Amino acid sequence: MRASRSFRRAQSTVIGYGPIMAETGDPEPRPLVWTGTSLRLLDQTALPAALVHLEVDDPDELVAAIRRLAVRGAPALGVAGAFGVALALRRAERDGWEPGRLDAALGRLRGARPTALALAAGVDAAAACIPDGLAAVLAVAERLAAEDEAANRAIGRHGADGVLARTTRRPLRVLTHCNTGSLATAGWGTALGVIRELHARGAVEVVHVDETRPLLQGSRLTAWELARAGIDCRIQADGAAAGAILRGLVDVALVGADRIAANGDVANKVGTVGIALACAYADIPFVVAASRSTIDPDTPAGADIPIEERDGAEVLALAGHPIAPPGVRGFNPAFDVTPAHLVTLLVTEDGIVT
Ligand SMILES: CSC[C@@H](O)[C@@H](O)C(=O)COP(=O)(O)O
Repeated sequence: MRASRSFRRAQSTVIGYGPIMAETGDPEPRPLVWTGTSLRLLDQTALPAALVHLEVDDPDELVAAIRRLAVRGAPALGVAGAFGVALALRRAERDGWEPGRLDAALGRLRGARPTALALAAGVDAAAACIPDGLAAVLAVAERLAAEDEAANRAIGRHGADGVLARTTRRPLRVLTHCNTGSLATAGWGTALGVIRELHARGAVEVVHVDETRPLLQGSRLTAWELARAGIDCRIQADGAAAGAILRGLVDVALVGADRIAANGDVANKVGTVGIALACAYADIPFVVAASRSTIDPDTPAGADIPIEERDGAEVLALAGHPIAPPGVRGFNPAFDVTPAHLVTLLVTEDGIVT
């Protein structure tokens, strides 16, 4: 019997900034890999300072990893959720769980983070194959991963075409928020995939990377991915974004999405709507890049999207260090909603969606 629910580290290597590509042997970091018996996660809370892998073989361990953002980003959560069904089924078969216990485990998994449509969708898609056995469940998870990477490559091409058609300055100064790259997906990235494609076409001068308080996905993860891809970037405080846009220092803003309502309203990392407002004021394109599966026909409008409210303690600390006076509470919505009319372009693998 396991003594505690704490994570086992399959590999814990503290390394410098440079060698990480050699350590992973993969030019693109993969957020998760199925080992055959467990799910190996690249712990994103430790990046970029340390390369830490977590070996997870219990669905509730995966729930905990998702809640603390060891694995994160809407598409990656979808794939993780599908593999989580495999973990739950293995446990159920090994330990002789009652059907109700399996259902409860799947419920905790699909509700681990409520805003990203992909997590619940990934769990539901894999769970539908439970009657066909573990191999069928794993096949769904692998298929979701392959489809996501293919979608991202197409999003990159369509997005680059769309951005170049709506901008004149070359090369471009791009602004992005949060992390939408390989770490957030099954590969390549959504908004960051568009940036990669623009860079491949010689069209990127610099990327303004919002640090993305409170958990710093921009400064820790996006800047790391851009640097590895050889794309020039500079990290700015989130509060610098609107000013940079209004000063004419940005030609286009590119962001991802966690869920898009049927009316086109976009839920994404908190801080996104402020960027959209500034882009509208400055009359520059605000571009959302996301897979078709991010659009939720069952959610009529942005006001209907569940917004994850995280522990206020996260905003009362900076990189784990307390910064606020004792006794002051935090307010910590993880996402916000950008009204559809502020979105210049919505790009999916199908092209520009109107
Ligand atoms: C391709 S990722 C799109 C979104 O999931 C991303 O922009 C984002 O908001 C991620 O939030 P996170 O809280 O880090 O999971």
